[in-house]
Amino acid sequence: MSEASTLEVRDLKRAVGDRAILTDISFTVRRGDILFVRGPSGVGKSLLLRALAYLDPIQDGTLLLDGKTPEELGVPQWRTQVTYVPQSRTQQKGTPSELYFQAQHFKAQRGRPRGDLPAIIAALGLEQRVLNQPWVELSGGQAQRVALAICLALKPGFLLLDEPTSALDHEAAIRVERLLRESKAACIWVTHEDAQVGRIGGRALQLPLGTEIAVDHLVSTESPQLGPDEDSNVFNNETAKTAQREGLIEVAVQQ
Ligand SMILES: Nc1ncnc2c1ncn2[C@@H]1O[C@H](COP(=O)(O)OP(=O)(O)OP(=O)(O)O)[C@@H](O)[C@H]1O
Repeated sequence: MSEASTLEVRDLKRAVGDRAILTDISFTVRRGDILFVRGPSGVGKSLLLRALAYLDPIQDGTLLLDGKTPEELGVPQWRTQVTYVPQSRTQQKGTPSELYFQAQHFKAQRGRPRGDLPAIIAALGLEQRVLNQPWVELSGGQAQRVALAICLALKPGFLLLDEPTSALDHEAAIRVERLLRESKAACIWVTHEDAQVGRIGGRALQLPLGTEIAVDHLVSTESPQLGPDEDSNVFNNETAKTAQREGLIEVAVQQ
């Protein structure tokens, strides 16, 4: 299918057993938007993201990509465009390169544009060799960034980010923020950090009520100064190498 431009959530309800966690959650996100998801620990932020990726069943409500439900679109197609990046270390066996390579065989991923994975890895401040190290040998912060890099390289229209900088130091977090801002994807982004929201701006969905608030676009004075070479937009840097890696994954780190 062509790349979707709008993700719409109508009256979503998510329960665990007979306990309703989220009720009447409605919002719309368009390509390029950033929507932060805020709320206290345990309120249901991760459950919301998993529901949006159709990884868990929803108890009521409707999810629509350009007016089509996951069933109408096909779940693999849905997850190709709405990709969940989990909070914790992936349980994948093997190496990130193997995962990225295997993903080329998913039907829903064939023929789609790709980002330049090595360029993304570099922009995240990682050495290329992490791509060939077993996942279990990566630190939490390395694994978190590599998983994000793979998801970014797959160019989904909608990224579901579950605390994507939780294991990172400040400089690494700033690099992640910059890449995500440069990416054309919409970001639905769980964070507990007010400063992060202030640096990036956008909108915020406050749980449990699901009310939306505008976020003042504050410029952080803490951002590390990066050299001009590091400041290039990797998403405009498609290289011949990328063609060799064409293909890829349904949900890179789906568990
Ligand atoms: N698989 C599960 N089985 C039972 N209860 C669950 C399951 N997953 C989540 N929950 C419960 O649902 C609620 C919401 O969990 P969720 O992980 O979405 O919270 P959260 O807002 O992301 O929290 P945090 O900010 O701490 O990551 C919690 O009370 C949690 O215990």
